[in-house]
Amino acid sequence: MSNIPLKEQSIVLIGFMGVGKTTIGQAVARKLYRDFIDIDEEIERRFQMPPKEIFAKYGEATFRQYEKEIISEICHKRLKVISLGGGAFLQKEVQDICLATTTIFFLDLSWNSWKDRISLLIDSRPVLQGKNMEEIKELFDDRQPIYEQHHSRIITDNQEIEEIADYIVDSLKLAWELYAG
Ligand SMILES: Nc1ncnc2c1ncn2[C@@H]1O[C@H](COP(=O)(O)OP(=O)(O)O)[C@@H](O)[C@H]1O
Ligand SMILES: O=C(O)C1=C[C@@H](OP(=O)(O)O)[C@@H](O)[C@H](O)C1
Ligand SMILES: [Mg+2]
Repeated sequence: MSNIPLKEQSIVLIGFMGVGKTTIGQAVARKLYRDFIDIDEEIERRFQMPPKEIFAKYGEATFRQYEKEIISEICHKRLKVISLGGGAFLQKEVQDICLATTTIFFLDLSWNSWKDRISLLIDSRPVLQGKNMEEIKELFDDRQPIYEQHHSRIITDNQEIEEIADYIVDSLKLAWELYAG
């Protein structure tokens, strides 16, 4: 249980790459009048290099180290909306720190809907590069259990970005009302 009052805890969005964490996080932050932090953008800002280049030049382990350090620092901040990268929850320390300090929403999208988005993602996501559809499906299936560590799940199939953001805001307002104090 967090020491931070529920209403002040930062909101964290998790889920497989491409489910909409970055886009929906921005919309939720706008609706709640909170600052938005995207961990990939924060890594890029601090290291002056996009994730794809960090993967290529220094390897995935270096990226995961940066990712863990930055999340550990940022999750302690109050009143933010934070979108993680899809692989961040592979690290147990990241899961533990987010569960202990924030309110976590899992954006759940079915494989059937996800695969139609592949063209939007393939160039910018290093983890997808060089994989065929079968291998990507395997990665998708393998990753699902890590997202089971959450406070709330949202099925996002056939939902518009604004609808999903509104749903998150409404469920937060209900929780804040029910568990005020
Ligand atoms: N609910 C949605 N409906 C349609 N397209 C979406 C939806 N959510 C995200 N997208 C699109 O999918 C792509 C990946 O979204 P992004 O927010 O970068 O995902 P993530 O941060 O989870 O990797 C973007 O082009 C975005 O516009
Ligand atoms: O799933 C992953 O391993 C990754 C997801 C990406 O973020 P998004 O989930 O926002 O695409 C980014 O952190 C990096 O390319 C690695
Ligand atoms: Mg993102």
